[in-house]
Amino acid sequence: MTSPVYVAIDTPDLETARALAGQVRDHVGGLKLGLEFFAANGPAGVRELGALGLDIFLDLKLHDIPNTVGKAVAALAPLSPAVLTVHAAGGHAMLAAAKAAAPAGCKVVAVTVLTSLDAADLAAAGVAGSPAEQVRRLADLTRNAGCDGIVCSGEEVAAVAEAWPGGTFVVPGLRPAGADVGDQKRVMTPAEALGRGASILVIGRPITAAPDPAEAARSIAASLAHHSPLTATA
Ligand SMILES: O=c1ccn([C@@H]2O[C@H](COP(=O)(O)O)[C@@H](O)[C@H]2O)c(=O)[nH]1
Repeated sequence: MTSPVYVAIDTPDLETARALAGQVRDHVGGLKLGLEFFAANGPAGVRELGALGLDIFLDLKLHDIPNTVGKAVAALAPLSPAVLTVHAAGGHAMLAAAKAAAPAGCKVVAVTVLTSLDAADLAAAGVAGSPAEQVRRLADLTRNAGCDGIVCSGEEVAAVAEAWPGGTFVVPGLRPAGADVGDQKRVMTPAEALGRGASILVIGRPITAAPDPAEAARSIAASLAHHSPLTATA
């Protein structure tokens, strides 16, 4: 079975990225390339890492008017990403434009509430309700626009997965027990998130900043063995 773990290769340096990917490739299902990597290396860098043969998750979190996002997705299509992110807050038309422009086989998933935010951050931004309520609202919007799934924290994934059979649920903000949470606020262990219904587990620093990234990735993979969605209790 393919691993649900996508390692977040968050570095601007192509050689570092290539080395990290090579170290962990036997223990993960794909590589997540985000703004830091893409800003420094662009499409050529994505192609270089794509040549390693792992699925590419392009986490560019597109958020603009529908015409601009649709054209940006079309421009990214030749990179054949397996997963591409947009922001759900861009609205129905923007989400629909992104999905319409995506290549066949590419899942378009929408970021709901960033895992670095908590209830106080939402209130400060003028968003009424809890993160869970906002995630549910944006998940409904995303589903109605025809996209494939959402990005949320482990705290919300069970409720959203129950309401959206067949959806793709990407969960970042994952930390093995006792690990430094850094700038993340809504965190959970990878095994618990998987048990609650996550489809894709995004894990960065717990692997990439570990003294031995391969061993960190192997250990996380082992922690998931008894926590598949079929065997775990929510
Ligand atoms: O809500 C979100 C959406 C995306 N991310 C991305 O996931 C990784 C997490 O990295 P860690 O080092 O494991 O914290 C990172 O690339 C973020 O851009 C997220 O954290 N939360």
